[in-house]
Amino acid sequence: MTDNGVLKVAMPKGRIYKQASKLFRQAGLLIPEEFDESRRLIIPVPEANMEFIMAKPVDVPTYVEYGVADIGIVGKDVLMEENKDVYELLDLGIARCRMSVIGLPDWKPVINPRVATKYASVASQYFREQGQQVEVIKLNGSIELAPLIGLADRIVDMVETGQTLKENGLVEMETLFQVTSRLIANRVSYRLKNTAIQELCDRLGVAIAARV
Ligand SMILES: Nc1ncnc2c1ncn2[C@@H]1O[C@H](COP(=O)(O)OP(=O)(O)OP(=O)(O)O)[C@@H](O)[C@H]1O
Ligand SMILES: O=P(O)(O)OC[C@H]1O[C@H](OP(=O)(O)OP(=O)(O)O)[C@H](O)[C@@H]1O
Repeated sequence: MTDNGVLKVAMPKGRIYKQASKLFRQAGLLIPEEFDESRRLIIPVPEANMEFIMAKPVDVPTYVEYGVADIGIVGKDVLMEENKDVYELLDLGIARCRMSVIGLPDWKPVINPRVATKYASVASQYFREQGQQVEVIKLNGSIELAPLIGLADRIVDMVETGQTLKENGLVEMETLFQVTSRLIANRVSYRLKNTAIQELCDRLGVAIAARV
């Protein structure tokens, strides 16, 4: 199957898209604005010899590992959790937040505490390294509910402004790591489409440097 050298980019829908598309535009890659509100899942950008695959954020590393996308944009949180065999090329510095342990202010240590999170693998590894035995409960959203309704003692989740914690009477206890979005590449694509990928990295690098 030939793709005429088109660079296939797995682009996350949702909160990263807005910032990523802005960065691409600042790098001179003109994604037509009509696509910002579109429901189309495959968006050709022939002027840039690219095609955007509009993906659920958590699926981006899978598309890139399998090579159906040459490159992709994904949060460091998802990259750590999914642990796929891909290259991490560039820190885009967008969608900045942090991964933290969160609980109620009157939290007290208990034996075999329950920890709710979307990031079961990251959380398990973290508490293992801390020498703490915990039961990890995997949830898919509204993680802050868990300590409020007695499902878990603590949670591991993303904090940006702290608004969600404040409104729900929760406190941040420890930070695991800072999160920004990354540009990742398929290992084979990185070799076969190196010139195009390198050129994109250079352009994005200039745009990132110009922002700070
Ligand atoms: N509050 C936040 N502020 C900034 N960046 C965030 C925040 N929450 C998450 N992120 C980053 O944005 C990425 C995508 O988050 P987003 O909420 O769009 O996707 P999602 O959690 O998979 O949601 P959905 O299931 O609705 O698609 C996360 O993986 C993380 O890197
Ligand atoms: O510190 P803040 O600025 O309040 O941001 C943090 C919130 O943002 C994310 O939730 P999201 O909106 O993605 O919803 P979700 O709970 O369904 O994942 C994250 O899971 C926190 O709940």
